[in-house]
Amino acid sequence: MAPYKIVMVRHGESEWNEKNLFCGWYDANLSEKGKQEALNAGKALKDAGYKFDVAYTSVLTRAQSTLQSILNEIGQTDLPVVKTWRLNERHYGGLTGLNKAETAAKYGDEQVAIWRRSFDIPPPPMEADHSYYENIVKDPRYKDGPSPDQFPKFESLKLTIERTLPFWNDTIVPQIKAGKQILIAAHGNSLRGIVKHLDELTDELIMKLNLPTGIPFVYTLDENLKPIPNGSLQFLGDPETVKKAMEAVANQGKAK
Ligand SMILES: O=C(O)[C@@H](COP(=O)(O)O)OP(=O)(O)O
Repeated sequence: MAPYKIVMVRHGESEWNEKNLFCGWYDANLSEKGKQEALNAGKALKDAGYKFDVAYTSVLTRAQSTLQSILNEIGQTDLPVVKTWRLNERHYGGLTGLNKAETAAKYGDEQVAIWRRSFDIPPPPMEADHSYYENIVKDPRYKDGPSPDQFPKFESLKLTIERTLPFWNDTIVPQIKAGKQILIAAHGNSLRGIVKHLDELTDELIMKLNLPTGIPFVYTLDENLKPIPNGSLQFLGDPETVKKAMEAVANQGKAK
C-alpha cells in the first residue's frame, strides 16, 4: 500500500491573525482574506485531483470553516469529519489576546521569539482573572475533554505535541495504514508538532519552521511512516509565494 500520502493545511488567516493577536484556544473566525485562502486551498487540491476518505480537524471554527470550504471546492461535503481538541492550536496562556508586535515592543523580539517558537518554554499561564479565561474554559465544546485536570493554562510546543501525538498514533496512523486518503485541517503549532514528529526534527530545527495560512502541504510516507526522499512538506503553491508567507508569519512577532 505504501507510499502513503497525507495532506495537511493550516487554516486560512483568522480575524486574530489579521489583527496580529495571540489566539491559541480563542475561537476566532476566518478573516475575508482567510476565507479566500480557504477557497484557494480547495481549488489547489481540486486541480491536483485530490479526493479523501476522512478528514480531521480541531474543535475551533477557523480550522473547521477552512475544511468546509475545501470540501465544497473538491465536491466532498459529505466526507466523514472527525473533530478533536487534540488538534487545537497550542494554548497561548496569558498571552491570549495580546498583540504580538506590541508584546515584542514591551518584552523584546527575543522573548517573544522564545514564547512563540521555543520547544519547551511555555508562555505565562492564563489565570482565572484573564479576560478570555471563562470564554475558553466554559466553552461547551470542551464538555467531552480535556477533563478539568487536563485543561491547559498554557502550552509549549512540547506540551502541544504530548496531546496531539496520541491522537496521531491511535486514530490517524491506523487509517493511513488502512490506505485511507487523509486530510488534516488544523493550526500553525499543532501541525508543527506533527511535522516535527514525521521529519524527526531537532528541538532547534523546528523553531525555524513557520507554516503559512491556507496553503496545503503533502507528506509522502514509506511503510514505516517515514517521509520518502523529497516527500516532506511539499506545498501545493508557488515556492516564492510560500517562502514570503512563511517569512511574514516569522515577522509577526517582531516589534514594528
Ligand atoms: O495562536 C495563534 O496566534 C496562531 C499561531 O501563532 P504563532 O505561534 O505563529 O505566533 O495560531 P493559528 O492562527 O494557527 O490558530
